[in-house]
Amino acid sequence: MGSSDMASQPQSDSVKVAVNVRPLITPELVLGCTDCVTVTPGEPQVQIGPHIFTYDHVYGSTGSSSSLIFEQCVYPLIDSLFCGYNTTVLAYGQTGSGKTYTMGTNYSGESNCGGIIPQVMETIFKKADAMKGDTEFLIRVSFIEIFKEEVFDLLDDPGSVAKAAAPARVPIQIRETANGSITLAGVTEAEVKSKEEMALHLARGSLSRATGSTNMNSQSSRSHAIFTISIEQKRTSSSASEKSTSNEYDILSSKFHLVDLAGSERAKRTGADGLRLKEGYT
Ligand SMILES: Nc1ncnc2c1ncn2[C@@H]1O[C@H](COP(=O)(O)OP(=O)(O)OP(=O)(O)O)[C@@H](O)[C@H]1O
Repeated sequence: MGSSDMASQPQSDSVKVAVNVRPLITPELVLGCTDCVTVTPGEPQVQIGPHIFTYDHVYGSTGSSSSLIFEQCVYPLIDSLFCGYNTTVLAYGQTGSGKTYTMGTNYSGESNCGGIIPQVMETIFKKADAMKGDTEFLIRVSFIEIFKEEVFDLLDDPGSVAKAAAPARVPIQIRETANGSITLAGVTEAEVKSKEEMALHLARGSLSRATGSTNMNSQSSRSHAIFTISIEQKRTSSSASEKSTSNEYDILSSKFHLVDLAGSERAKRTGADGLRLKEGYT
């Protein structure tokens, strides 16, 4: 898992890499699998056979508790977001390693709210509520997937239509604007006023995501999914006089990208062939 805060912070702080070692799951225990990763006690380090790798953090197994991922890696990024910095958390790993579980991209309601995205949503609205005395917020979400090099809008799914009967999805065009920034033409940017509203979009988009089965994960995500929370903050008139004397902003805009990458797998192990294999290379 990687996180970045690309702003004016010291370079050494701008990208952090954490590993989350998931426990063996039932199908693996049934097959008699054993852990192949050991965590060096007291160090953010893992060992696989003769190879040793050191990261910023190691969670799970005998490392730090996975419940600390949000507090230690993600919470500080939300502080940066409210200060106007763009920030990204992305999960990378082979199929079945726990990216979707860790990010919470398979969100389906309150029963599985331990993932990073549900906790981000909760924290953003708590912070916005605490600041609303002197700041107006405009919060929007978009949810896209990149599937075989095409971008699709996960919030633009004809939800009530059965998948088989639904018309083929039309990919979104990637365009460059006159000032050189990259935009996704026509992507849904839904305005949300509460955590619950944002959660509905996450759950709806998660259902539309492309999944398929590999030997390593029966519900494997075959696409990269990017859930983006955009925040605009505007100081209200009551604080305008303070603003004029303190060099403050009129409108502060920032984005939080939460990325659940498709499995970076070795084809031989996953049993992916034909279509699944092609998906694995995108
Ligand atoms: N920390 C964890 N604790 C318990 N179970 C976990 C954990 N992480 C993942 N799992 C379980 O492992 C299985 C695979 O996880 P998940 O679908 O998140 O993998 P993935 O890396 O997203 O795979 P893919 O790239 O194929 O989509 C799921 O059944 C999930 O519930």
